Amino acid sequence: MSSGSIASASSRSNMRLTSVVSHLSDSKPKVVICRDLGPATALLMNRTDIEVVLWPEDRGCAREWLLENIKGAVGVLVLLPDIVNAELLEAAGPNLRVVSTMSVGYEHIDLPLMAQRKIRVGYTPDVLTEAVADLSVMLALMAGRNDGVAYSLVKNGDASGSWSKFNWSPFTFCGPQLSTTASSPNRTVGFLGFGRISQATLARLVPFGITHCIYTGSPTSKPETARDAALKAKYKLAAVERVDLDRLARESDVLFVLTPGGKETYHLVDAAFLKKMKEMSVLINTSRGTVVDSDALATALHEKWIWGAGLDVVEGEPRIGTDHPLVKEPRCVIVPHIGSATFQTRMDMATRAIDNLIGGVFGTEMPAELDAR
Ligand SMILES: O=CC(=O)O
Repeated sequence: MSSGSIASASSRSNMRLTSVVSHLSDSKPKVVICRDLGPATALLMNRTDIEVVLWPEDRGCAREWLLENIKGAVGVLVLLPDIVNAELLEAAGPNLRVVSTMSVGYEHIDLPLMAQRKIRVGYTPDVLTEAVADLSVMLALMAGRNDGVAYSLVKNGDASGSWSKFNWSPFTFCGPQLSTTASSPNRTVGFLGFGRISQATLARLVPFGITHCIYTGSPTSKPETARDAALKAKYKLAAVERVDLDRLARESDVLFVLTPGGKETYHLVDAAFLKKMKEMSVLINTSRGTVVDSDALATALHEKWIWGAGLDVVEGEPRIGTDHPLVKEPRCVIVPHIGSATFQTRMDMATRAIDNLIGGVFGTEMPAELDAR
């Protein structure tokens, strides 16, 4: 960030409105970056062909700052909490050519509006697939093996201040095993949505002895029978089969929710769906909180319709307090939307988002451009 200089963007005193600005000039295209991108920031600040206005913190860009600084910008790099709507486009004015989001999800961007205004949109698929698949498996293991209860006992202790009361009680803390055993040789994993992350998750589960893979696809997509036959042969599975929601709920031992959010998938996992699931099943959501009805899931856990849940995403996040019904459920393991949070993946996402931004600003190819139509 050596070439950057600090400039005060506003004299308003009740909030921090100081930006880092590089290469001030009227003739260069201005881009606004809604987070300090850590080591990746240098990729922007060292460029001499753009003017960069940077929110200088690695968290929450203030809306007021964004609305003020986006005036005249050609490009903007946003993250999931930064809503890209008519208000923002209005503030930006007619120069805005590209919105680049450092995320695979894009619910925060009004795509029809982008198409209408001919603003290109970049996102970051692929580069986070492996990290999210890792976390999906982690949550499946944690939720099945009672990690919420077990870990908090170690952290907080029982009445004796230790976990001595539970010293080798044979069935305390037991849960359903993810891997197959000689006495339990079949395991069905289900995927709500069977895109890149689901397939990467399946690959990780094969060494656990998984025998059956079932999944649902979007109603408008064609069944991919050749791909499924290839996966079945590659992983030596008894089945890789596209099924309806009813079978997905009834047959999955572990169910991974890995589908985009939005109107089409809102509350697909509701009370009726959860009631059909096996009592020993585990539900994992590493995609979007809105796909799962939180109240219904809390009831399902409380009334033991299912065994447990592992969530990286929750409806209404990040405002999930300790009094949230899901947080209070002992068999619900929740982490705060950290699916892609590894150094390697976040650096790859930042680099991809910057490359998309630059492509959009100069009218060249963007490595991952959304078809906003
Ligand atoms: O959820 C994370 C993302 O959309 O990148």
